[in-house]
Order: sequence, then structure tokens, then C-alpha cells
Amino acid sequence: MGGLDVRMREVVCRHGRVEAVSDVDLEIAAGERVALTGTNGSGKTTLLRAVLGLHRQTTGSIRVGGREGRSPAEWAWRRRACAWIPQKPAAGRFPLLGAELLAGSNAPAEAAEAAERLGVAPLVGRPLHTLSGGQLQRMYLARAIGCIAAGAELLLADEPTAALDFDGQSEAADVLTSLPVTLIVVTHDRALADRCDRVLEMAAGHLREVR
Ligand SMILES: Nc1ncnc2c1ncn2[C@@H]1O[C@H](COP(=O)(O)OP(=O)(O)OP(=O)(O)O)[C@@H](O)[C@H]1O
Repeated sequence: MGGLDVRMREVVCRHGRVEAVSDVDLEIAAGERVALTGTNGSGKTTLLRAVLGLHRQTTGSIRVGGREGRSPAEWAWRRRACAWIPQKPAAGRFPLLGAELLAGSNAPAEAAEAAERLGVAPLVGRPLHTLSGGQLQRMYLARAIGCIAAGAELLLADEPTAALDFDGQSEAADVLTSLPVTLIVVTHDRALADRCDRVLEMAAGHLREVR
């Protein structure tokens, strides 16, 4: 089993004056699958974005594979090391096509193959904003599989099954928990959490181990 270890020390994330993540310490072993649950607005998305370097107002230490994100070169490495399934797509200036999203994985053939398996291959010519919520999540999962084929060893997934139908939820949970990477998945889906090695709960920015 591959995967990178993750180590967080005294991580604090703010949105202006709001402290969304408070003093989080966390160690995740290489290859572990961790579900991050908790109430709405408790800081889960903010913490995942901090790991990716997308949340600037972050203090403390976040190491992935033993590497801190202190320099542009370290962040470039972190971007390649992480596959990311966002809760909602970033608003870009131009519409992005499904095929362009898949190509961004650096392993377009593997991503396209995953899109085929996940039933969204016929939609790759469409702009992402025209896809349904579930179709979009399948497209992002296909991209993540491409990123992993290209060498990513940490998958950060933010509610990746929230918009899927029942069969899709179960299929995506199988795929997510069988990938040869470390997984941190934000989820309100009990069946997905049950398949993970550990379950953590976030409440008002604080993290605690549930299982
Ligand atoms: N761009 C922003 N500007 C200001 N406050 C924000 C911003 N994004 C999030 N917040 C606030 O930060 C806190 C944590 O939000 P976050 O999105 O991390 O929660 P979450 O646990 O992922 O919630 P959910 O389960 O609803 O997705 C919330 O109080 C939220 O209102």
C-alpha cells in the first residue's frame, strides 16, 4: 500500500476574524483512510484547503510525506503529491470542459478510462457548469484517479458522495477506500465513514478522535 504520512501541529485557520480551525494536532500514517465528520461550518473544508495551500490564513505546521510547505518548490511538490476532490468547483474566468479537467490530472488516459467506468465519458465535451452535481462528482473522482496514476499519494476528498445516487454512493465509497493512497475524506455519509480506518469529528474548529 502506498501513501504519504500527514502530520499537523497547532494548526489554526482564520477567515478574517473568525477562527475556523483551532489548534489542530493530527498524525495520519501512510496509507491510512480517515473520515472527517462533524457539524456544518465546523472547519472541515477549511482544514483540507489548508493542506493544499489554498487557505492562506493558516499558522502552525502541516507536513505531508515529511515535507513542510515553506517554499514555492515545496508547494509545487505538494500539488503533485495530492489529488483533490473539491466540494464545489472553483469559479474560473472561462468555462472548463470535462476533458480539460481530466487532462489536468497529468495522466489523461487513466483519467479518461476512469470516466468511462464511472459513466461520465460521454460528458467530457461539456462545460463543467452544465453537469449535474452527481455527474460533476464522478468527473472529479475520475480526475483524482488520474492524479494518483500520475503519482499523487494523498487524496483529499470533500464530501465526494454527497450528490450521488444510492448505487453511485456505494460505488464511489468502494473506489475511494481501495485506492493505494492515504485518504482524508470529509463526509456526512455513514457508510463511507464506516469503511475508513479512523473517524474524526470536528466541532467548532476542534478535532477529536471518534474511532
Ligand atoms: N470564504 C469565507 N469567508 C468567511 N468565512 C468563511 C469562508 N468560508 C468558510 N467560512 C466560515 O468558516 C467556518 C468553517 O467553514 P468550513 O467550510 O470549513 O466548514 P465545514 O465544516 O466544511 O462545513 P460543511 O459541513 O457545511 O461543508 C464557518 O463558520 C464558515 O462560515
